[in-house]
Amino acid sequence: MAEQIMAAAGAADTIDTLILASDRLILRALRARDAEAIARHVNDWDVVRYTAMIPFPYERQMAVDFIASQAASPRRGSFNLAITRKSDGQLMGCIGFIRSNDADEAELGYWLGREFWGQGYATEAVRVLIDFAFADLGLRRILASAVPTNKASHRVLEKNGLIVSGADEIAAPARGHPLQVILRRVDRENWPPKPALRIVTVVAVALVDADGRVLLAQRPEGKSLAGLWEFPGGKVDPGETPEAALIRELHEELGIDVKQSCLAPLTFASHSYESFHLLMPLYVCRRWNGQVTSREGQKLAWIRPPQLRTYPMPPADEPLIPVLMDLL
Ligand SMILES: Nc1nc2c([nH]c(=O)n2[C@H]2C[C@H](O)[C@@H](COP(=O)(O)OP(=O)(O)OP(=O)(O)O)O2)c(=O)[nH]1
Repeated sequence: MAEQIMAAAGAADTIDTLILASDRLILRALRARDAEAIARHVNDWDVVRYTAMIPFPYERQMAVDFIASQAASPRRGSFNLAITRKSDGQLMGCIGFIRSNDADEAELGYWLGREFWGQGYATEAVRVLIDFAFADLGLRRILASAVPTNKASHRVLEKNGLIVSGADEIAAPARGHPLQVILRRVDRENWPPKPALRIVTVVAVALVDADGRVLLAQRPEGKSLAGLWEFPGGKVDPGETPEAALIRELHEELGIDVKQSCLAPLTFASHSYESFHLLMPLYVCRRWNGQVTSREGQKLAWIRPPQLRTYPMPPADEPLIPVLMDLL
């Protein structure tokens, strides 16, 4: 989503002139006439049950007081903005910061009316407000907390890169008892959050011959990581077990037949490449049927363990080598 902050220069000084816009939302200052909509959305147990400070039942006068209590400048004190929908201007919820004494950090809080759940509005609003906090307010860290059962909120925070930093018990005057919460935070250095990498499962094997040599295959020209030496194997297809995938790959690539009982799990690689995260179990196999042959034109080499380090391998494989050498 290509959210774009469109705060005019200097707008961050006065809450009344602050307007933050994203693809579908406009975050703006609360006005006296928002009291009706706020009271209507908030007077809903499912909206307030996980919050510490919003009373229930919720009356119109509470909304009036809430609107009047906002800081005059987002640079000082705590404030909330209305989350409104660009297409029709409807107020859908509120989002804001509680500022502690530490001027460098703020605690994020938000709610969204029930009819607006499940459409990614909260995620979008959190993204815009944190962008503003880091870029314009000069904050260094945003904190947030949510009870463990508030899964929707954890997803929203997670998607915005707020990582779990601990747990705590917080005072919740509006609930009449303290709440156990999971704490989350994001630091300016880690903003904007990187999109989660897709996990690709690849299965590989160290084939060990009677002389204790290990088979490596060279990745051919035209493929990613071309020229590097790897353990034979390949991607696990959807619905396939790792063992079945390995048996299939060894047959296709090397013309050998392997029984599942001859595949011993050794270790695994977990490595982030640019566009995916590789999860690769490595098996050891000492028995197979047939002659190892290069069926796909790849160069093959039987390597004695001391020479393993002299063959350039993909970065994911580096931590596997000492484990394999220990075994051999
Ligand atoms: N078989 C195997 N793959 C490895 C090893 N180390 C490592 O990073 N890989 C990576 C390279 C590939 O991105 C992926 C294996 O994919 P693949 O061999 O089934 O398919 P491919 O070459 O067509 O993959 P690609 O062109 O899409 O990258 O795992 C290894 O030791 N053995």
